[in-house]
Amino acid sequence: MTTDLAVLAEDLTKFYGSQRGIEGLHLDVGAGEVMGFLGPNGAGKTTTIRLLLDFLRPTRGHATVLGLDPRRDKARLHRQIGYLPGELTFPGRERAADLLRFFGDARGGVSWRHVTDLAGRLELDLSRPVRAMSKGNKQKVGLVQAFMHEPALLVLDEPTSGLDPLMQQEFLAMVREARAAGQTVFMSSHVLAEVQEVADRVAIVRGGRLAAVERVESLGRRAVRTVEIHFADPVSPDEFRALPGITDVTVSGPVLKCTVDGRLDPLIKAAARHEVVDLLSAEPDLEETFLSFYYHSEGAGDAAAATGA
Ligand SMILES: Nc1ncnc2c1ncn2[C@@H]1O[C@H](COP(=O)(O)OP(=O)(O)OP(=O)(O)O)[C@@H](O)[C@H]1O
Repeated sequence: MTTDLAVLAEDLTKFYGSQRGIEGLHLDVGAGEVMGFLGPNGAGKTTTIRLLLDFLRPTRGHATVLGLDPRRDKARLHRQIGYLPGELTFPGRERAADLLRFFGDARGGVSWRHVTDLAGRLELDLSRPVRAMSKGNKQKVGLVQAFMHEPALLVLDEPTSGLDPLMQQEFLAMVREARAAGQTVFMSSHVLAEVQEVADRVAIVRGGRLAAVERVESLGRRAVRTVEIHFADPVSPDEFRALPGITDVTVSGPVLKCTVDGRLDPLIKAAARHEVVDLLSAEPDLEETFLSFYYHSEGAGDAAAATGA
C-alpha cells in the first residue's frame, strides 16, 4: 500500500542530454524508516533527490512522495519535507537567526525554542551572519532549517559533509530522535560509516543505477571481520585452516589471528576445544562490504552503459 510508503520511485529516470543521471530506479522507503542512499561521487544521488522534490523533471518514470505527486502537489509536499541540499548557498547578509526566522515563517511558523535547542546541540551561533560562516557552520544552519518544523520526511543530501566527528554524532542522535517521533529520513552519503549507525536500510547506487538495497544488519552479517584469539597454550594453525569461512590464519605461539567471512560459530566451537584467555574481534568492516557491492555490480553496470541499455 502506498500509504505506508514515504517514498516510492518507479522506473525513475533522468538523462541530461545523453548523460545518465539516474536510470530505471525502483525504490521504496517505508513511513518511519531511515534509508541511507549511498554511492560514490556522480552515482546519481543528488539527481534522485532533486527528482523526488520536483526540482528536476524525470525523463521517464514517476515518484510518489508522502502519497503526493511531486509535480502536481509541489507546494503541499514541500511544506511536509525538511530538505538539506548538497550545495548550500546563502547569498544574503542575514544573521543565521534572521534567516531561520524567515524559513520558519515561510512554513507557517515554528517553535523558536526548538530552533535554539537544535542550534545549541550543534554549537551554532545564531547571531553570526551566514555568509561569513565556515562550510561546517553553514551546514549546521542547513540542518537546523531542515529539522526545525519537525517534517514528516527529511531529505538530506550529504548531511554530514563538513561536520566534525562530535557534531556528526549529534546529527545522528537527531536522526534517531526523528525516527522515534515517526518521521522518515532519506539521507545520501558516499561513506557507509556515516549512515550505518542509524539507517534501517541502505540503497546503493553506482553509475546511475541501483546496485543493491540491503538491511544494515544483513550487511553486518555478511561482513568480513578479523579475529584474534589468545589461548593458554600454543595451538596448531592446521586445526583452524580447514574451517568454513576462515582465511589468513596465522599462529604465533598461543595467539591465533584470522579473518572470518560470515558466521563466527565454527571458529568459536573449534577454539573452545582449548583454554581461551582472550578473544578480540574487530568491528565488521562494512566499508569493505560496501565497496564490494560496487565491485560486483561493476561489470553489469558498465555493460549496460556500453550498450546504452
Ligand atoms: N546539470 C547536469 N548536466 C549534465 N550532467 C549532470 C548534471 N547534473 C548531474 N549530472 C551528471 O549526472 C550524474 C549523476 O550526478 P549526481 O550529481 O546526481 O551524482 P551524486 O551521486 O549526487 O554525486 P555527488 O556526490 O558528486 O554529488 C553524473 O555523471 C553527473 O556528471
